Amino acid sequence: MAESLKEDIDLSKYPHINKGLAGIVAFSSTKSFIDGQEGKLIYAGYNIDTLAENATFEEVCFLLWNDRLPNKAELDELNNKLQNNRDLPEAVLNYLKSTSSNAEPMSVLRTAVSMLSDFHEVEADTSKEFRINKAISITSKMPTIIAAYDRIRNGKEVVAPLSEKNTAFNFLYMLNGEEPGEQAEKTMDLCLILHAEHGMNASTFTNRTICSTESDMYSSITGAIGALKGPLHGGANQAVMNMLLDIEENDADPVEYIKERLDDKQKVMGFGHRVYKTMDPRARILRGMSDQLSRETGHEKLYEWSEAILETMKSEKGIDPNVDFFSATVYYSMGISPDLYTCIFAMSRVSGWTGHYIEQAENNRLVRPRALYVGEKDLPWVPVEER
Ligand SMILES: CC(=O)SCCNC(=O)CCNC(=O)[C@H](O)C(C)(C)COP(=O)(O)OP(=O)(O)OC[C@H]1O[C@@H](n2cnc3c(N)ncnc32)[C@H](O)[C@@H]1OP(=O)(O)O
Ligand SMILES: O=C([O-])CC(=O)C(=O)O
Repeated sequence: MAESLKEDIDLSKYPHINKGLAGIVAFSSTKSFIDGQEGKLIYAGYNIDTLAENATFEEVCFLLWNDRLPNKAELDELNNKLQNNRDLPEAVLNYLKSTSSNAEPMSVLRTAVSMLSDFHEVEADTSKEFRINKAISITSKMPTIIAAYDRIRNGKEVVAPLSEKNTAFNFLYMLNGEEPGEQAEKTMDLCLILHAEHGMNASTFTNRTICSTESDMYSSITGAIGALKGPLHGGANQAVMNMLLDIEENDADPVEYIKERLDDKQKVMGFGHRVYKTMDPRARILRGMSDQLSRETGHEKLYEWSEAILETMKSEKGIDPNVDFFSATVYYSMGISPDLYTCIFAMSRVSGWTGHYIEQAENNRLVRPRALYVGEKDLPWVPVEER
């Protein structure tokens, strides 16, 4: 018998369970490195600060799919492919038109991405090129889905994607129906870079688990979108904005508001992290962006409250903000509806998810952990009339 088939654990002697898989290393990966003590994040060798200062989102996509930066010809080719894969199948557009205007955009995105699989070749080809082309196709179409749904629910004409310009420009153009200015494009591009990849977070783990059954990339991304939607993960950015708007609406004092929440044993969204024990380096960058944009758009009050909340969380709980805290006010300053924030996160993270999918598929083993059974055993059967 093969060694791998013999290995098992004696669950009766198992000393503890790792609730939430905390501290468990399940995969090796070249995609990113996080130093939670120092607050450092690296994508495939490059520090997040270096990428934020120099890269485009498209270069980051190439990096996450190939573990190296592209040369000029390779970047041109990738841009070309991304630009020419943005159109949605008619059936997906019809779905977006048929869905309720009260639907959650993340749910709509999840369903639409799942539908895309009906219009792509089956998984016969296991080459890296085939998988990267599929990743390009999904990455190109997600912004179109999000912008089209937002316009449809607001009773506006859908704006067809451009077959030129980068992802950030095209997304804002489709969303608003007009070309974005240079600053808006740069801000969106930077947000896409900052959200692209983050190790074995819950949605990436979900994506790799689905991939490990040899299921297709659409299934993996659909599952990952579902995992990202939750407020303990990507959904926190929307929750942060709702909290700030709640403070505004109720004319509340932000410090008292937070203290009351903590007294109530409630979590404050946008704070805390499984890995970072200091400020998330992405939050550091987004904090500066939030400061600048809030001032420029007359929302400085929201930024000042964010700072007051940050200080309160630090002094009361010793907990720092994560990526979702300041991204909320950045998107708000850009005039984007709060319920699209997590969709924008997904539109970026799809690059990391697909990078991990390819990595998992190339060195696969079924993900199948164990659970410690704590229920009863060998109960006698009682007929239904006697229960
Ligand atoms: C992109 C992302 O996914 S980033 C994370 C986005 N999520 C959020 O912002 C939601 C708010 N934060 C949280 O719920 C958590 O910090 C998580 C889910 C991110 C991490 O969870 P875990 O690693 O399981 O930490 P856990 O929830 O056990 O927290 C440890 C302690 O800090 C407290 N804590 C952690 N985060 C917060 C918070 N945001 N507000 C208040 N208290 C908090 C917990 O109550 C717990 O306290 P206790 O030991 O007294 O019970
Ligand atoms: O790493 C995590 O658990 C969550 C996170 O910050 C991310 O996915 O960007």
